[in-house]
Formats: sequence, structure tokens, C-alpha cells
Amino acid sequence: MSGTYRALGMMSGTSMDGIDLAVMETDGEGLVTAGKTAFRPYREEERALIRKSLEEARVVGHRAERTPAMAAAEAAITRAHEDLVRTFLDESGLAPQEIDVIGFHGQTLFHAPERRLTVQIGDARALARALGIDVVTDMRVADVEAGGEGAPLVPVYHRALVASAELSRPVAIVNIGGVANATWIGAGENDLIAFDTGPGNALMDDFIARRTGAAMDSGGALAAKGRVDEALLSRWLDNPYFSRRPPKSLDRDAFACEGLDLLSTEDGLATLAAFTAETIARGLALLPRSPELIVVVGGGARNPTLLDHLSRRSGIDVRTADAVGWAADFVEAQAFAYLAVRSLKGLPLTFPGTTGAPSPMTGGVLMEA
Ligand SMILES: Nc1ncnc2c1ncn2[C@@H]1O[C@H](COP(=O)(O)OP(=O)(O)OP(=O)(O)O)[C@@H](O)[C@H]1O
Ligand SMILES: CC(=O)N[C@H]1[C@@H]2OC[C@@H](O2)[C@@H](O)[C@@H]1O[C@H](C)C(=O)O
Repeated sequence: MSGTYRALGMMSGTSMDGIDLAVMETDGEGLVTAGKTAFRPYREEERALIRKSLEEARVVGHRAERTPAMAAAEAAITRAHEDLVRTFLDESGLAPQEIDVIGFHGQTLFHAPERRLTVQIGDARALARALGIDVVTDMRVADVEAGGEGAPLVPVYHRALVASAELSRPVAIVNIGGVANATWIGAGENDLIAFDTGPGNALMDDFIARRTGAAMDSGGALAAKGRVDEALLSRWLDNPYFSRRPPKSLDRDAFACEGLDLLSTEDGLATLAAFTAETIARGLALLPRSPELIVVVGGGARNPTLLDHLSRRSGIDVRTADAVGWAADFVEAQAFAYLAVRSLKGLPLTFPGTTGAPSPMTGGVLMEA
């Protein structure tokens, strides 16, 4: 096989909305040719299995341990990934042999790097055998075991994207998924700092689901009609996480937001959007130099109310990934394709500045077809 691979990446994030897939040709370094993408929403019963196992995963002592609910969720999400790859290959007219490797993130159930534990479900061996394609998985594990945060992993791919887009630096790539994370890229090749900033969309999704049953505040329409409760917001901001210097990472449900349930739906959503934006702004203020530009990737890029809060609270120019020519919804899936190739080549996935790893570290486990 040459130094360039055709890789397929899949990510199912903390929003639990479904699985993103992207194909690319890459050498795992500067060469990235992005290809087609696909999305498969989780079915309601799959999401229910994941939600149930989120609670159970808190008690496991080892990442390979499975309670009955976790085992059931793992079987379901492995099938869902297989189903998505098969449909994608059929629709793209590609044969399995034309894909060199799959980068498979799986579904995070629990993340506690201070206990050197990060738990993702998804049976990579079964997936590799079923599809007849090599699979690279467990990309957070080596980093966490070495004392790193195990997250975020995407920054090395953000660096490749920024290099090819010729954006002025320093620049921050902010991913607003369930949790939000930022990558700061300075002038030098190795000026890379990354960390989870705080909540992304998950608090807003959970709140609107409780109030109206909707999956999200589409376009931030309800938040735009609400008023930010500044007193409540400042109580939520009074959390040492937000002033702690990076590296740092979060589990999905790290913030309780006391008092939220007393607000109207509109005011609650407005206050949560301000919370997400303000914590990103505070995170960026911890960096060595303020970025000249924020590029927003992930589902949060589809919420103009949130973007508006972010530009006002940070005072920095905000653009969406789509506006700079990237596919906002698929950057993470692309990143796992890119990371799989880096793993095959033994290149670093994480760095002292991105996860606190003691040195640049490769990672990932290869399951051969
Ligand atoms: N049109 C929209 N309007 C408002 N919010 C949206 C829209 N589209 C997506 N979102 C938000 O983005 C979320 C999905 O984002 P994304 O797919 O980036 O998350 P993820 O990959 O699951 O999370 P993470 O990055 O934390 O792993 C949705 O749950 C929703 O809150
Ligand atoms: C443990 C885990 O799955 N963390 C996710 C989560 O979702 C966003 C943020 O928190 C980020 O740290 C990470 O995902 C992205 C893909 C990353 O590792 O870069």
C-alpha cells in the first residue's frame, strides 16, 4: 500500500443524534482530499439503549467491562455503524476492498481521565469482520493511560485543515457538539493548544426535549425570543473548570445548571446559549494570544443565536466552517478517518498541548478484517 490511503471515518458524538461518516484520501499529514459524507440518525430505541447505559457506565472500573445494558447498546450501535457503511458503499458504488481503513470512534459513555478511564462502546472486531475492512479503534486509550486527558483528539486534523485554508493566525477552531472544544493554532507548526471549553448543545437539547419534546432549538429560534438571566448565568459560571488552564476535558453531563427549570422555555434556552458562548469566550481568553478568527464547526454552527452570543461575548470575528469551505457537520468524521491513517503510520494523535500527554503520542488499536 502506498503512503496515501482511502480512509472512512465515523463519529457518533455526545449529542447522540446519530452517526456521521466521511471518506477521504490522505497520507495522514498534509495531503487531505475530502470525499463523500453520510449521516444515519440513531433510531429511538437505539438512543434509549445508549441513555440507559450512560447511567450504568458510571460504575464500571475498566473500559472493557460491560453491564447488560451496555452490552445491548454496544451490539445495537455496532449494527448501526455496519448498516451505515453498507448503505454508503452501495450508494457510492464502492466495494469494501476500495476502503483501506475505517476510523471508528464508537459512542462515549463515560469519560474520567483523572481515573485514567474513558469508556467507548462499539465492537471494532465484529465491524471489521462483518465488513471485510480493517478498523482502527480505541484512539483515546493510550493517551489516557499515559496520564493525558484522552480528548480532544480532533486538533491534529484541525491543524491540517487550517494549513490548507491559509487562514490568518492565531485562529481558533471551535467545535460545538454536545460538549464544546477549542483548538488554538498559532504561527508555528507546533503551536497547538486544545481543550474542552464547557457545554455545547447538549444542555439546550436536553432542556427543550423536557419542555416541548423537540430534539433541538432549530436555528436557535426560541433562544432568540428569550432574555438571558444574567444572575443565573453568573452562578453557573462560578465553576473552577472555566478558569482552569488547559489541558482539560469533560464528560457529557458535567454541568447541572441549578435554577434552569424555573425559567420559561425561551429564557432558559437564551440563558443556556449564553452559557455555552460565554464559556467558549472565557476558554479562549486563557490562550497565549487572542485568536484573530473563530471558525465554528459541529452542529452549533447551525444556530445563529448561539453564534451571535459568541461573537458579542468573545469580541472576535466568528465564521462558520461552511463559510471557509469546510463541511461543518462532518469535520469530526473526517478527523477519525485522518487519525486512523496516522495510527497506521505510527504518527502522533495527541500532544502535550492538546491533551497533556507527556510527549507526542500515537494511539489506536488495529482490528484486521
Ligand atoms: N439547525 C440546527 N439548529 C440548531 N441546533 C442545531 C441544528 N443542527 C444541529 N444542531 C445542534 O447540533 C447538535 C449536533 O451537533 P454535532 O453533530 O456536532 O454533535 P456531536 O458530534 O454529537 O457532539 P460532540 O462534538 O460533542 O461529540 C444537535 O444535537 C443540535 O443541538
Ligand atoms: C470523551 C469524548 O468522547 N469526548 C468528546 C466530547 O465531544 C466533544 C468533546 O467532548 C471532545 O473532547 C470529544 O470529541 C471530539 C471528537 C474530540 O475528541 O476531538
